[in-house]
Amino acid sequence: MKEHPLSRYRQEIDELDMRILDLLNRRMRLVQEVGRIKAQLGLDTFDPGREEAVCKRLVENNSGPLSDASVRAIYREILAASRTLQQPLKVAFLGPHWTYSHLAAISVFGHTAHYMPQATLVDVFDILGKKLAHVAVVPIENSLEGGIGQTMDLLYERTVRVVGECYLEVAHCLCSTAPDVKAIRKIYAHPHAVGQCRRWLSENLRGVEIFECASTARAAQSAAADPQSAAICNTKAAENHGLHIVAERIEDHPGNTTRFIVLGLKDNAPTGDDKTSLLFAVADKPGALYKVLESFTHYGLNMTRIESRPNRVHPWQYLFFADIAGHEQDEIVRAALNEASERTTFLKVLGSYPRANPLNPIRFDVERARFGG
Ligand SMILES: C=C(O[C@@H]1C=C(C(=O)O)C=C[C@H]1O)C(=O)O
Repeated sequence: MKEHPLSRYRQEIDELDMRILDLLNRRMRLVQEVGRIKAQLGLDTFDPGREEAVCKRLVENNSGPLSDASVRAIYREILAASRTLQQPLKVAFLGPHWTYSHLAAISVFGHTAHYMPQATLVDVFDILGKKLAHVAVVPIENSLEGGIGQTMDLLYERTVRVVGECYLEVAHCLCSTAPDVKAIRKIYAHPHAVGQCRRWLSENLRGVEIFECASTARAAQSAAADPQSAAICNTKAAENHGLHIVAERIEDHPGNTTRFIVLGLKDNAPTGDDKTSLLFAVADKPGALYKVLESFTHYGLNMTRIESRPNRVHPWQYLFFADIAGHEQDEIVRAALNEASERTTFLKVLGSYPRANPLNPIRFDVERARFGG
């Protein structure tokens, strides 16, 4: 009988998979050894600097055809499996499951972390502060709406470290149990989502009543219980609440992206391509802000963000949130921060962490495989 043209390739693929599995298990046995030594030395299981070094080395040596993004996605899950063998990493986020914060957390920590959805952002900071979670993932700014005020206030008030960042494309869908858009009499949505889909809603569902929800995942939950309604949510929330997608990508601006930060309690080692987040206040006198910015220009440090926020304790005074290139331990960053601290009335370094690329955000709707969809 003639051999099927695929069978030769499939046989070789099967053999390679057995070898990959064997290699992965050999890696995991070493990881378990590392875990035992870390426990003896009282060290944390999670070492983001080492993880970034592992991924960076692989990407730098990747000769294809695997894309660098795929190498990172595969290793995200391998690293998650490694950590789970040592001690499952507890990750807090603003819940319930399948909010955009949850998707951002999965994109950083993989599927096998222990996810801990919290009812409010204050709860997320509290659970981390009480060391009941190892890390937390919170939104910090959106490309259309700007800074997330509550996160900024909590960064000022609490003692946490920023240990990572990620950019996630926020692509909304209209999801329902109803057969099509004509059957929809009610919309459940988070107010930000409504703001981002205003044009589509006025063209397609004009006059339909909108009920505000605390999150896009809650909107999906409500729509699941009401057959004449729809939710604005992501595809994972829809899938997990038994909704189907009536319309995809209904946001008014393609490229709507939210930047999330990872919070922890310990500092990161430098990786060579880091960012440092800080917040400061200046005296009420001419040139005070200019003088602080000059400290960074003076050392040639790129400032990727600066945003002001009212000081809630002292009305009509402002806090400035800034991100600069480099790591707190870099000599040049240290020198710039020293100079800046002499020109501020208050300066708090929030943390240094590997830089993510805002122009290449995580796209969960086109890369559903990454999220197991
Ligand atoms: C195995 C280790 O622990 C964790 C898992 C890692 C891995 O699988 O390579 C890397 C860093 C740590 O988050 C380690 O520190 O080397």
